[in-house]
Amino acid sequence: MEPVPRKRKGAPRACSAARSLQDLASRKRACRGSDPQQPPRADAAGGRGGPPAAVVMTAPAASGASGAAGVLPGRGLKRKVGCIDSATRIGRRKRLESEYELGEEIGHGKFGSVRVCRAKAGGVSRGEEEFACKALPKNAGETAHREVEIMQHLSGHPGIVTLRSVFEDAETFYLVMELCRGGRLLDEVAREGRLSERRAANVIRELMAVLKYCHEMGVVHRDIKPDNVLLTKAGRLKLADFGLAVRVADEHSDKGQKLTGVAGSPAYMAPEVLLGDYSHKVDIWAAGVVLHVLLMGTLPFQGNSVEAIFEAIKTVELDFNSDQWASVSHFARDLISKMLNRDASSRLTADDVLRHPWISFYNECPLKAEFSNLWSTNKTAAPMIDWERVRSCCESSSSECSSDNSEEQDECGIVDALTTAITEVRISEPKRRLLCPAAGLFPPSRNALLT
Ligand SMILES: Nc1ncnc2c1ncn2[C@@H]1O[C@H](COP(=O)(O)OP(=O)(O)OP(=O)(O)O)[C@@H](O)[C@H]1O
Repeated sequence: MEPVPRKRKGAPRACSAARSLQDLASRKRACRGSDPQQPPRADAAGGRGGPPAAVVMTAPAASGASGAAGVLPGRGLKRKVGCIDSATRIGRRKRLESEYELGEEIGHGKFGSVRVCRAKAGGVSRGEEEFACKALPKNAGETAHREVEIMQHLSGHPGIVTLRSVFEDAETFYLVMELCRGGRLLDEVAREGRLSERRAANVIRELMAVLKYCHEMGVVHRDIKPDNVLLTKAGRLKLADFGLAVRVADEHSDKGQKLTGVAGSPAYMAPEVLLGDYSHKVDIWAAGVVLHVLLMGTLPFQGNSVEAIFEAIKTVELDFNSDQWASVSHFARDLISKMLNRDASSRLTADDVLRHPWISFYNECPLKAEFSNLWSTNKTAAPMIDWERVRSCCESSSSECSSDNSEEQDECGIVDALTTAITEVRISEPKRRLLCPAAGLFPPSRNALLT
């Protein structure tokens, strides 16, 4: 993965203390003259002398009830975004129309539609022809402002959808973004039912690399789910939809700052979110739910109402020794259990997940070629891998690591073996009423996946 530009520690103080969207407007003037490439710093809210703030911005509640800081509809983005990154262009809608041609709708979310947009000849396209244009109504509250500001803050990471330009008219903001042609991870799971362990491990590794970056940059996404993980044509992951993301006071968000306010998608919410006192670790929990969905094809915590889902999140103990887990390797189960640890302080960090042997094995372990032979002769081989040997291999570069099969197989061989291994794995028909407990909880495509 390409090195990611890190924010400098010594960013001007005036740009650093964005506590609320209201503050951003007044701070904009102070930011003039500072480095335009420098994103606002996620530093202690209020600056040195300011009051300690639990959270930079408060998200709307999951129910849709607003916990959001009030942003007057119709206010201009330029006035609200503060120290805007000059890499993101801002303009009026007529400039959008002169530079881009809006095409077919490719997605629709809570707040607006997403359409393909094509750069017109002579426009600023940086060599690319097609983009995604997300229209966000200004009456969606602070969502648009937050999304733009955070996307700019994180801009530059290959695992994050790049924001190119922002345009506006009286009612709407238009976000022109990099187009992800591979659809959503949700669609892949809907097609495949369950993913192979190798594919799931690669998805989780890429997701963790992005989350590690977000957390180091002081951003908690708060809405990690397969709907918000987009894919490029080549199948690489891009994290999208920062509408519920928040910036925390400390760049290293595990150093104590707590978030408040219930936010997220019910089935992916961590137990501590329900208690209203949480941290960046909620993203790891949600990614654990995603991993469960990838490997089992079902959600781990289900119920026929939002309250029942919340109850399951708080109380249901997953039985990793039951028959339904037989085709899943012990180490995959181990990782899920550690990501879904209800004790947030003991839950793995993104870095811990990246170092877990199950992830390392599929990424870089020299033993994988040897085990791919096993896969080619055994249909459900993942649980039969000598995972203790893999662990020794991953944790040290000991002799355990020397593979019996010195000839490294090419990627295709491994993929073929895994494909063979998973073809016989079938998921039982999930009960729609359990997985889709309440109308409107999931988008239609999600219901399609789960029926
Ligand atoms: N950059 C992109 N490239 C391709 N498709 C995209 C892109 N951004 C969004 N989409 C599509 O549009 C859909 C809605 O986008 P997004 O999730 O950002 O909107 P939202 O209104 O915030 O949705 P949600 O209801 O999930 O909060 C996505 O699920 C995806 O299918």
